[in-house]
Amino acid sequence: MNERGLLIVLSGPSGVGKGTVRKEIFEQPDTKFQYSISMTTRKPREGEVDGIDYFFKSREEFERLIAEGKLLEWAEFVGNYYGTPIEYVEKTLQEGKDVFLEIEVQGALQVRKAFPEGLFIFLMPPSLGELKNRIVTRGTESEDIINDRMRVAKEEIEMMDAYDYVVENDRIENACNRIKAIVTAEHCRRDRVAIRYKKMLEVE
Ligand SMILES: Nc1nc2c(ncn2[C@@H]2O[C@H](COP(=O)(O)OP(=O)(O)O)[C@@H](O)[C@H]2O)c(=O)[nH]1
Ligand SMILES: Nc1ncnc2c1ncn2[C@@H]1O[C@H](COP(=O)(O)OP(=O)(O)O)[C@@H](O)[C@H]1O
Repeated sequence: MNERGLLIVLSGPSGVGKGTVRKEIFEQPDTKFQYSISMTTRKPREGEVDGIDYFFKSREEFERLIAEGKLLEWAEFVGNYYGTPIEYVEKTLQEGKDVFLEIEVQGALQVRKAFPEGLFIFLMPPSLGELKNRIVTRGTESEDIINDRMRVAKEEIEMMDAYDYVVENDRIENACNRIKAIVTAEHCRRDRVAIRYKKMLEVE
């Protein structure tokens, strides 16, 4: 039987670069994690595709999924619901594959309760000034929403102690390399390699 995969949770304040770093990690051919596509009631941005970037849902549909227990976690973030479908996560971990979630902080704290053995990584901006620059440069939000997101971001940064690792997103490439190195190290720490070598020694 396969050993269960590792649940990897990347979180951090809005605008820090979670989506950018996640996309870069998944573009690298050696990445073996499975990305869990979230559900949201947010309207698609230009270029976003249903079933690839998110599963886009109405508020009614989303509330029904919550009531039916179909979400591992969910949160309301700046006026919209976001959530992780539980079935895909369970099935994929069961197959022995690592699942990667990219979610905001309230949701990550819920996942921590359900999966205390998960690997929780907090992506940190080099500074609050740089965080605001990134949100403004992205140009997807109005000024009111940017101010809301900055206010939420400060509260979110206070939660970083609840994570296993804090990774600075100074350069995208550095952040990706750090995350992949952490996952590799965690697999070793969790004895997979040790067990394999023990078995090898038993055979010899
Ligand atoms: N709790 C939770 N948060 C999510 C989920 N999917 C995405 N998010 C987070 O929701 C926040 C807003 O996402 P989005 O509207 O796509 O904007 P952006 O990531 O800031 O560009 C981000 O912090 C995402 O990481 C999810 O399934 N659950
Ligand atoms: N390391 C980085 N250096 C400079 N800009 C970055 C970096 N990482 C992300 N960005 C930019 O910051 C903005 C916010 O990134 P995004 O991935 O949408 O953040 P999040 O998903 O955390 O809300 C985007 O315009 C993105 O191109």
